[in-house]
Amino acid sequence: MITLKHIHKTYTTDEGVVHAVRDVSLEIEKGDIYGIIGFSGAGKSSLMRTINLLERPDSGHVFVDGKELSRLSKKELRRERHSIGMVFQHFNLLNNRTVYGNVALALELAGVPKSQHRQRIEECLDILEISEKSNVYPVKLSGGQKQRVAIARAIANRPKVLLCDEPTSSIDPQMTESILRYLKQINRQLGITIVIVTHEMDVINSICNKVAVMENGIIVENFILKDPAFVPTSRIAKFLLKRENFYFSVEEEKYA
Ligand SMILES: Nc1ncnc2c1ncn2[C@@H]1O[C@H](COP(=O)(O)OP(=O)(O)OP(=O)(O)O)[C@@H](O)[C@H]1O
Repeated sequence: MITLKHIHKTYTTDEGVVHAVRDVSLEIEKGDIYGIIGFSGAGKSSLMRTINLLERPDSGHVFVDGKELSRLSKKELRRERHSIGMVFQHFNLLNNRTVYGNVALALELAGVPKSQHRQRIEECLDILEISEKSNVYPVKLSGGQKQRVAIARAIANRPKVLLCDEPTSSIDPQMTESILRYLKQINRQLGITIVIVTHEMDVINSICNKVAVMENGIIVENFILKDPAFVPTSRIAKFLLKRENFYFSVEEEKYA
C-alpha cells in the first residue's frame, strides 16, 4: 500500500544542514496499523510527512497504492492527497467553523458535490460518536472531542490511508484509550491503512500490528509487534521495549 524507497530529507537552517531522514526504505501493507516510534528529533514526523509529500524528500521514491507520488502532476497529486487523510497532534481545527463546518471543509477542498455533504458528514460524526456537537465551535470542546472531530474530518473523503502524527500527545491520558479505539475501528470497519507516529509505547502496544523504531533519521529496527521470535537488538528498542508475554511496555521512568 505504501512503499518508501531510499528516502532522504534534509533541512537547511542557520546552524547548518539537518539530516532528518537518512536513506529510509519501508513497506506498509494494506490494512496495517503501522507505528513509528522514537525520541524527539528522531525524524518520525519528517518521514511520515513524505508519505503525502507534505515534506518533499530530497531523494528517494514514495509509492502509495501503486502510484509514485513524486511523478504526479500538481493536479494529480492534489487529487491523490484526498485519499490520504491526516490527523495532527494539535488537531488543526478552524475555530471559526462549527464541528460540522470543519468536516465540511475537507469535502469542499476535495470538490465533493454539496448535495453529498450532509450524509457524508453525519456518517463521519456518527462513527466518531460526536454528532451531538455538530453545531458547536471547537473552543467549546475538550481535547479528546477536538481530536474526534479532526479524525472525522480526516476520513470524510474516504481515504485509503490515514496518517496520524502524535494523535494522543495533547489529550488527557483517559481520552487516549478512546481515541485509539476509534482509530482501530476505522482501520477494521473502513479498511483504512493507518500510519501512526508516536513517542508513547502504550500507543503502539494498544493498536499497532507493526512498528519501526527510529533514531537519528534511521530506522534501526522494524518488526511485527506480536512476533514471539523478535528479539530487540538496538539500544533504543531495548530501552523502549520490555517483553512480557509477547507484549511490550514502556519503562516510563526512564523516558525523560
Ligand atoms: N521545518 C524544519 N526546519 C528545520 N529543521 C527541522 C524542520 N522540521 C524538523 N526539523 C529537524 O529535523 C529533525 C527531525 O525532526 P522531526 O520533527 O521529523 O522528528 P520527530 O522524531 O518527529 O520529533 P518530534 O517528536 O520532536 O517532532 C530534528 O532535528 C528537527 O529539529
